[in-house]
Amino acid sequence: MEVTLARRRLQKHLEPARPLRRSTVDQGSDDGSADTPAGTPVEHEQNITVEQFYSIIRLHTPKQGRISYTREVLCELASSPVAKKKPKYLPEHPIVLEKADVLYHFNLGTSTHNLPALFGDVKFVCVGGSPWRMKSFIEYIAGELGLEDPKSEYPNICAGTDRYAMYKVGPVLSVSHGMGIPSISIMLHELLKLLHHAHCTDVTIIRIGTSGGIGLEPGTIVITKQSVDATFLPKFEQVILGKNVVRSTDLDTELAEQLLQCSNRLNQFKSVIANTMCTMDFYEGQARLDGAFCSYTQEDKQDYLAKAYASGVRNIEMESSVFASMCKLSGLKAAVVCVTLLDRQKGDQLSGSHQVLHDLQQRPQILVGHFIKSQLESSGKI
Ligand SMILES: O=P(O)(O)O[C@H]1O[C@H](CO)[C@@H](O)[C@H]1O
Ligand SMILES: O=c1cc[nH]c(=O)[nH]1
Repeated sequence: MEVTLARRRLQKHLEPARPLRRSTVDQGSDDGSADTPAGTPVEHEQNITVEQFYSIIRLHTPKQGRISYTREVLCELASSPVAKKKPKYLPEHPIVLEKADVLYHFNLGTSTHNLPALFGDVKFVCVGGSPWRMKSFIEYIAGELGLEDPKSEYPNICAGTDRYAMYKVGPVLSVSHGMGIPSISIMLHELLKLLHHAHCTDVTIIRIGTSGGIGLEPGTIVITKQSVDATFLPKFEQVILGKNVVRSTDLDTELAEQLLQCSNRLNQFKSVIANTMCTMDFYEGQARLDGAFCSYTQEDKQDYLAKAYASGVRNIEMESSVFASMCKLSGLKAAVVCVTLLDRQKGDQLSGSHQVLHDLQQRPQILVGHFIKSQLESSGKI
């Protein structure tokens, strides 16, 4: 008998929702004596209004000692200056109410940092391999834009991690990305999410780097037309879910042209627009003879570099392909500006003095600094 009753109750819970009405089921005894012979409970139906329903379940009955406010009053209260003041116990940057996203390698996140307040005004992002270079760039651009910190303090925004370094002055963000495709790819994923969370618009991103030249005077700047792989094809390939995914490495041709014109106006060093070969390695991947081991001859090396030159390649580095492909996917205007530190047809070793290499590294910074300044001037922002 008990089993039958339990089954009936279960069936009742699984019934589809009924229209709003008050059900006065005859309360019978637990043994089911209230059931009709056919097993259907007897219901006396009586239609009621929504207000009556609320009063039955006491939804709107104010509890003793409680004050209730309308939504409008609460909204007004929330936007008053007092309500906006940060309580002392909260961290420096108030928490933003978005689906939490941790930018792990930056040590930043949407629930720990107010990303729109910190980065919402960013219009130019410059990236490069070395943290030192990216700090020196922010100091340089601060001077160019007249935004110097009198105490020369440019804190590393990613100080909580040693993976990447990040600096900001006015609308310019400077971020290091380490060496090679995997390293810059991780950084770009988090940077692109950061720009999204911060609601940044019209952002231009430029890689300022170093490279080995082919048939160019060391110190020449190559503004990348197309980033090509080690077989001289303009594509970036990545294995995703076990499948080879091929993506385009097109860069913004108008931006490249603007940068070239800027260099010509500056007239401090030679710049060219040409293809850049992006490799997976600095030694054998770039046909060097001075790695820990080498599986080819000097003649093979020269032959390969000659083929690269014939296909339009003028410099070799290690990040441009994934940089171009990720920026294209996300719709950012992007350029790659690298100085050549040596002519690879003449040698492999970077044997120039520290001072010479240091000075050469500054050329892309000078060119891009000049470009950013002229862009901000022409848009009346400085
Ligand atoms: O000048 P950066 O940005 O470090 O880049 C170049 O220098 C590194 C090799 O020395 C590679 O990462 C290459 O792409
Ligand atoms: O030869 C060079 C110099 C700098 N960076 C490279 O990737 N290759």
